[in-house]
Amino acid sequence: MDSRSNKEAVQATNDDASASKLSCVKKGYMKDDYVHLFVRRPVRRSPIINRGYFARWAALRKLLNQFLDTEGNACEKGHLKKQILSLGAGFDTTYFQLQDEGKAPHLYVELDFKEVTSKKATLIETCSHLRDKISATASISRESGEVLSDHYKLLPVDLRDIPKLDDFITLAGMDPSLPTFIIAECVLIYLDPDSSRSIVRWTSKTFSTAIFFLYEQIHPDDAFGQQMIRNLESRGCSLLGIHDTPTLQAKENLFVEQGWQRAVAWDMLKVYSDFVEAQERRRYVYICILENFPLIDLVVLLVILWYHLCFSRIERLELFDEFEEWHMMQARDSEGFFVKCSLIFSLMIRLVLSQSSDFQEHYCVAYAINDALGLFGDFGFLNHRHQQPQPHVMNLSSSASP
Ligand SMILES: C[S@@+](CC[C@H](N)C(=O)[O-])C[C@H]1O[C@@H](n2cnc3c(N)ncnc32)[C@H](O)[C@@H]1O
Repeated sequence: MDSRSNKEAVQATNDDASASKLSCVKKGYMKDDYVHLFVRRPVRRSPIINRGYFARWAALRKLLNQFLDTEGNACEKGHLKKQILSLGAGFDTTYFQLQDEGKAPHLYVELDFKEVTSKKATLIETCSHLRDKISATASISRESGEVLSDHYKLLPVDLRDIPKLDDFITLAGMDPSLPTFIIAECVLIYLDPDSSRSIVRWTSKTFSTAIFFLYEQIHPDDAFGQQMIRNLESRGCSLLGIHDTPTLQAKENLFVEQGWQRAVAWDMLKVYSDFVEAQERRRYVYICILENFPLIDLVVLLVILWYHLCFSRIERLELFDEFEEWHMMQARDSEGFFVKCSLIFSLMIRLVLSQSSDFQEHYCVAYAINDALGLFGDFGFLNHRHQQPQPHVMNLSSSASP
């Protein structure tokens, strides 16, 4: 690795990611019944971090669902086999979640450093919750960091070793002609630009009908970006690739220059406001308000509003003896009450959301498309046919405690 980056520190970013996902799950922002199995020391993340993970999760799941729901021509309906390849998968649990949702693809392959896959293989072997989700005949090796089952494979590889990638996808039983969804969440940005470009080129050459989903940082040059980079550098995991692709345009160019047919990149502010479902955003805002404003604040607020509504009217009522006037005042008061309520509410929401806009502007989702089979004409941010990232229950009780 580059002297500004060391392997252990980059691998440790995986523990951070799992802890952050668990923080989000415990607050009720998203559902993941498995991530707690991968976190030794749960932590409570700030609302800003929670929002980042929530938006990232919602965007990935929505695009992934579009891919999984894509159908070929009439005779392939329901029979089109699909595969997912997760680069630098860490302790991600998407495979297990898709299993629960009955949406798991024909093949799900995860690659990471051996140190990471060994830990994941050990957890899969020892934890029945995880073990039950892969076939009974699976072969699991903690030493070599491998899980080989019918529909799920976990393999150890340094992604920069391109010739090995070919061997590993053969070992995993991937069919390069099948529709393939490639995930790289906060992975390529830790690699030197030549390695990232080689990986992007290799995926494009290998998979002719594929989506590449990328989530990572942008804008290293403003004050927030510089601080973000310093924080990571001080931990020994520099964002080696960020100056090579610092903007949305540069992320799109990366894909097109390395052979992908087309690419689109949006920052997370836009993804959140224009792509994440309104219903998901509302759910987010409710939980976020509860998280940002302790219950006591809300109770005080309600008491003030209640006082305003009841007492102020009764006091003033004594001044009136005309019944009609009382009705008019009641109408005015209730209007005023609702106006005030919605003003206070919208101020709270603005306060909550404005806190995290800097953060959201420094992350992006980019996707690239190769469409040899002509399946992905509708795919992407502008496809509004998919309403829900996934079915799940709003868990307000769990949002009360981390
Ligand atoms: C920030 S974590 C993200 C994990 C996962 N993608 C997620 O979003 O939860 C980065 C992961 O990339 C892996 N990684 C980084 N460089 C790698 C390389 N050269 N080869 C294999 N894995 C790598 C790390 O080990 C780590 O698990």
